[in-house]
Amino acid sequence: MSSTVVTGIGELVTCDGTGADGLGVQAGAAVVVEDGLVAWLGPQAAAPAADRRLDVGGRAVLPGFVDSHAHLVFAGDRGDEFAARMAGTPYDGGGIGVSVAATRAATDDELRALLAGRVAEMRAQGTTTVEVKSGYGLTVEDEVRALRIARELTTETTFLGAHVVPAEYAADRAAYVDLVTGPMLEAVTPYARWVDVFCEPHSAHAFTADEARAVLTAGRAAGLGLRVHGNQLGPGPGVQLAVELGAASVDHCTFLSAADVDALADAAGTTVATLLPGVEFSTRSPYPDAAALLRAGVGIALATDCNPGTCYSSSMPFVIALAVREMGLTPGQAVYAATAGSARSLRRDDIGRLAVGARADLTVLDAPSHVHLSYRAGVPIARTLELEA
Ligand SMILES: N=CN[C@@H](CCC(=O)O)C(=O)O
Ligand SMILES: [Zn+2]
Repeated sequence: MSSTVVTGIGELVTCDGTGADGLGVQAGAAVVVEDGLVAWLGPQAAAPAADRRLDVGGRAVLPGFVDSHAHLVFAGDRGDEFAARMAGTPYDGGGIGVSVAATRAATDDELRALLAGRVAEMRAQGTTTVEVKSGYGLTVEDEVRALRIARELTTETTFLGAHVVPAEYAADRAAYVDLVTGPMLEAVTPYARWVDVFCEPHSAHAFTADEARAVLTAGRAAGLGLRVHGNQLGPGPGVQLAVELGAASVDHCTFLSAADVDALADAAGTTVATLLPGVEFSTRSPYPDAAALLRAGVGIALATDCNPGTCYSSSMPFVIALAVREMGLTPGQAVYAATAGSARSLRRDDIGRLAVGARADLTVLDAPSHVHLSYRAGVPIARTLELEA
């Protein structure tokens, strides 16, 4: 067993729920790490001895970002779709079929390399936990393959067979829902922790409330936790369905009614509203009012939604900066939502905060304060602190 004491921390952000914005900021603190866990934290002058010392030279240290919504197992490129969107073509989910075709055509090793590259890109920007969805296979074999490969890199794997109705089932949607809730679900269950569905009445490719309910209840019966893509392209039933079924998270929440906000506030502690401002950026959509959600008592998280269609960014610092500039959060609220909030959406308390016994997932900033994540937008100041000798 070897230990490291991290010293010279300009600002230690623990996200322990205390102090301004719940950030639990400590000045002059040190952290002792043993076997990947926080063994001690407190004033540097009182730090116990350790095998190694790592001085971070006055930089800010915070819990690693938790990216609780990402679609990273895909091949192909949709840059043209992005360019067309910037010229006025609205997003409707139809481009997902392009990624499905490219992903099906890729070999296991190609997909594995693409995934590894994207996870490494995230880690280099301070993300230490990432959730990875399937959803570009949409056959039993291709969905199993995506989740099997994702499981090699993360335990937070999500079955998204109900991403869109694939072209070959366009004339018989019910048959596809039967496949997703039957043989496909059974085959992917060993590799998935969560089930998700794109519940969206404003896309002909996505799923209705009744279809989504069938997918989620089947997933729950198979032992999976529930996540929902909801209220992305317009007002819709996703939020209410997520709350009704006790989902851990409903993601996007771009278009919320007052009743949706009330339902989310009542469900705080069970259902987190995961906001994905990179999607609003990349689809020219209005940003939801995150500050109003907090005032209403809604539990919120921030994530990238890194995917080839609506947001091909792997950057949690970018998301934090957008949440501050465009969604009304303070820099501290945004950091909390990107760490402790996202951990909550994954029902994890061993990540997203720094406390004795939690995972020692540390992110360090080339800056003295967490405020610089949004103040210095676009500058690569965040990175995972590698503690291995
Ligand atoms: N909206 C559904 N799924 C993704 C986009 C997937 C794609 O366009 O490839 C999202 O979260 O935005
Ligand atoms: Zn998504």
